[in-house]
Amino acid sequence: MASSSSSPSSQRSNSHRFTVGYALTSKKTKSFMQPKLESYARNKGITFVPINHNKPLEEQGPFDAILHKIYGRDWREALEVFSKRHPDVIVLDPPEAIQHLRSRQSMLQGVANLNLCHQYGKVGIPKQLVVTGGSLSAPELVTRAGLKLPLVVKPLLADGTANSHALSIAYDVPCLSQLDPPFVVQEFIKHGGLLFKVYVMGDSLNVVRRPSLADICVGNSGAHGLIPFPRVSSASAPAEESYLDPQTAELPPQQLLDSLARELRQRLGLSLFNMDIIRAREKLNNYYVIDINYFPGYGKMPDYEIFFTEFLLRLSKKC
Ligand SMILES: Nc1ncnc2c1ncn2[C@@H]1O[C@H](COP(=O)(O)OP(=O)(O)OP(=O)(O)O)[C@@H](O)[C@H]1O
Ligand SMILES: O=P(O)(O)O[C@H]1[C@H](OP(=O)(O)O)[C@@H](OP(=O)(O)O)[C@@H](O)[C@@H](O)[C@@H]1OP(=O)(O)O
Ligand SMILES: [Mg+2]
Ligand SMILES: [Mg+2]
Repeated sequence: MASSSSSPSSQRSNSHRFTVGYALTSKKTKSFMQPKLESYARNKGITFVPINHNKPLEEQGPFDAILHKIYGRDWREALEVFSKRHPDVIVLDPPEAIQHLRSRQSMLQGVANLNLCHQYGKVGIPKQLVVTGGSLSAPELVTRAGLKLPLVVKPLLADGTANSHALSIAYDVPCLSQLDPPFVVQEFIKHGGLLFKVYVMGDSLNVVRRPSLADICVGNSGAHGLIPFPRVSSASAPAEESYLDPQTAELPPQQLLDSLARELRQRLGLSLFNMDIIRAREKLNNYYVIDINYFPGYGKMPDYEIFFTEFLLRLSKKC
């Protein structure tokens, strides 16, 4: 790897080791940088080194790759400047690519454009619109677009804050005027209360089942207005322990997921992300991507230390 200046960060690290600097939130450091990852990777010649994001990157290193998930403009700009000076250092992933996932509108655009229709199934996104607070109110916009109730309401920004995960179900249209824009309004897809988390690490894929929102029918439940709901799909409640509907619980066909992940990696310019996918109960051939997350909770994935180390080894061989 060529170096473009003589500062520590640009000197090539020891030729037979691959050094990965990491700049992660403390929550992410705890869940991801587990001793089993560090020791497995070390045995394969990979060293992880923490980056202090309050100090100039140029004074740290040298690095072969930088792994990061920190929100904020200062960090993004520092990394962009660093990357221009040191194009040989692999950045996982480039800040401008991650930006696509910060808006719940742009994050799903690649899936919508792809319009994947395979012999194994179709992949799309739920019908949705963005309310930005312009001259038309949310109820007017939803009525004009003909979105069907119930609706899932999500903050537009997916920036890792608690608020970005504060979602609600709208059982009627007028209640939408209570919310502060910007937000996304999405049709609720009945999917048997189960979703698939597809973890992507470069060209490897891992799929797990997670519990999801139970199927909702407007009218039958007696619910009305806006009802917030908690993070139902977190790993603390594995789907395996709850009742699984055999039709919607079957894992999506591997070929379909492979095509989808390969295309999205290219279109998004990302290597590290996961997708939440649901299968429509009323049209079993139809799969919907409802969420894409940058650098998700890999630490919860069985054998993640092996998959991640292999991913880094493949990268190191490409250098
Ligand atoms: N269109 C939809 N139809 C049915 N259920 C949905 C829909 N959108 C979201 N859900 C349910 O709401 C949950 C949270 O939605 P989403 O994944 O978009 O939020 P998030 O806060 O970004 O989640 P994460 O914690 O994965 O980042 C999903 O896991 C799923 O159970
Ligand atoms: O904290 P967890 O391990 O659950 O990981 C979650 C991760 O939080 P973290 O990045 O702070 O770790 C979330 O990131 P932000 O949207 O909040 O940025 C998002 O990617 C979730 O989808 C992940 O859950 P998973 O999809 O893997 O179940
Ligand atoms: Mg999600
Ligand atoms: Mg998300």
